Amino acid sequence: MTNKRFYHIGFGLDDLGSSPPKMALLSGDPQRARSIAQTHLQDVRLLSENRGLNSYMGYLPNDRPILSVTSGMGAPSLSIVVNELLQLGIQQIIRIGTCGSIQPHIPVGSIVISSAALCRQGAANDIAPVEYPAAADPFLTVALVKAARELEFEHYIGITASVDTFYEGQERSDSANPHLMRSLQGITEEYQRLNILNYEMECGTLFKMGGVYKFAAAAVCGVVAQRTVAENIMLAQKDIAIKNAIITAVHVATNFE
Ligand SMILES: O=P(O)(O)O[C@H]1O[C@H](CO)[C@@H](O)[C@H]1O
Ligand SMILES: O=c1cc[nH]c(=O)[nH]1
Repeated sequence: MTNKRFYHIGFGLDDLGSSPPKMALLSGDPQRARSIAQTHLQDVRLLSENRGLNSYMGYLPNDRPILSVTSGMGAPSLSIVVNELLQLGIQQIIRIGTCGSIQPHIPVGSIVISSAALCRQGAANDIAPVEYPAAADPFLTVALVKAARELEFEHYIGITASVDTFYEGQERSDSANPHLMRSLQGITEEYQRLNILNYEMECGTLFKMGGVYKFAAAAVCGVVAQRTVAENIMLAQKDIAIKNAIITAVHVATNFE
């Protein structure tokens, strides 16, 4: 039988060996996917570098096989990658992302574990009705919370706003677009009042796909911007936020039953 290499992710079942992984760690950034593999996994193999969607296979300290894969930025790209991963037998996906906090008590450098998402994402509407819940898998999410607690990382649990644009959708004025539509003016304050914790661009679609495709989806994101203070990314604290999100997810991947 010939190995079916999936068109976008660029690898197939034959590339995963005799005991294929059931879990994938999914990063928006290909560098993050590589760094997770190189820093936290053993016997790492590069599976593919197609379209910037770098994918790696390796083993956790307990010898469990796992993938570290790139989703790319935004829900359309993530939806393609997740669809192809599911066709390869993946059953659990933890998104390891970055986000912007919209609550004053959530600082840059901390991590947010999403219990659910307000999903303002076009791609998700091709998968399920707009009213379909974007809920994280409860077991994987509780495992992330327990891990963050054990590791003594500053962490917050709650609802994430997943939107399609980094600038307009997250109400940024430091942008090439001189006209922010009226419908988006004040949206951040509205979300603050609705107890939404943070902005990012993939969780909502990932969670809805989990419900429809029947796999466990969860997310932990490092806070790299504090939108109650400034619009920009705080580069000085970015690395620690991402490092703690990665360590939390790897801890869960290693210990999850
Ligand atoms: O760091 P990643 O995982 O890409 O996540 C966040 O960063 C990107 C925007 O800067 C979006 O993809 C957003 O969701
Ligand atoms: O503010 C931010 C930071 C990271 N990713 C986002 O989508 N928004």
